[in-house]
Amino acid sequence: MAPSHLSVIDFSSKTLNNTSSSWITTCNEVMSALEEHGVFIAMYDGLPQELNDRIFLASRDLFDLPTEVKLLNTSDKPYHAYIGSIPDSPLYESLGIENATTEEGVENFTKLMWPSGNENFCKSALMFSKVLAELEHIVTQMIAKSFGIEDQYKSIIESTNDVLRLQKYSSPKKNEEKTQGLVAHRDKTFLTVLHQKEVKGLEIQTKDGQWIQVDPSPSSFIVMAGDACTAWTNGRVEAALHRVMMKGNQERFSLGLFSFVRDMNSLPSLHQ
Ligand SMILES: O=C(O)CCC(=O)C(=O)O
Ligand SMILES: [Fe+2]
Repeated sequence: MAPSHLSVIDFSSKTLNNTSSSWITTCNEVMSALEEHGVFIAMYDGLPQELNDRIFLASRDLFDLPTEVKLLNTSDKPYHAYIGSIPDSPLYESLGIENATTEEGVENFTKLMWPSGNENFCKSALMFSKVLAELEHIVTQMIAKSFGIEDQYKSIIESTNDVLRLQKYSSPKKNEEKTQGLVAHRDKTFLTVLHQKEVKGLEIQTKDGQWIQVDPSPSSFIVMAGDACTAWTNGRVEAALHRVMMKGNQERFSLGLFSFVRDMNSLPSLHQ
């Protein structure tokens, strides 16, 4: 039976040198965690506390905008734009910033939401996306190494588009039992890197059917494989089934970098 806990993997700067033996050890840990659960918790010291605080304050400002402004966040691709008032997850609301690791991507979004500008939001969102992308790229490099194609990991990154999603869950009514914040699903991404602030809610299903709650902390990030990773690895890495359950009278904010594959044919092929 699968162990009913998620792997916690150290990504502090000391493991980031890809010639060190700890890098190889981390590579193996990443691959076995992804094969076991499709997800792991990365302990990563790349996000300064000040930026952590700033990005969550900035996302509060964003959700405080009138709905008609948030509805301007549109896209022709699913999961890239504003989502709100969905019948099976009424507490959930989210917006998406395409090309979130580029100045242009974040500036375009900021101008749409605040035509007279919001430098604090713009800077925080860009810096935050870059931190998450750095972690995502290290994990991608490790996956590529495990498949013997480390020299091609950049072409995986170039085949994806990073969308920063900002997510808010309103508090359920007081004294209620756990209420669904977001319906159980697998992401369509190659990888998703999530970061939650203080309020718990994210749950991941293990292969033995148990739901495990993931506790938030400023230095922990949830790295999840999505459907595109399952397709690319021919099922070797299964995307993690996850959901959000809310309890109590606190609202919840979470942020995620979602790497969507532009064209599956542009990913390097695996000869397993
Ligand atoms: O809010 C979270 O922690 C998870 C969000 C999520 O799973 C999603 O937007 O796909
Ligand atoms: Fe998700």
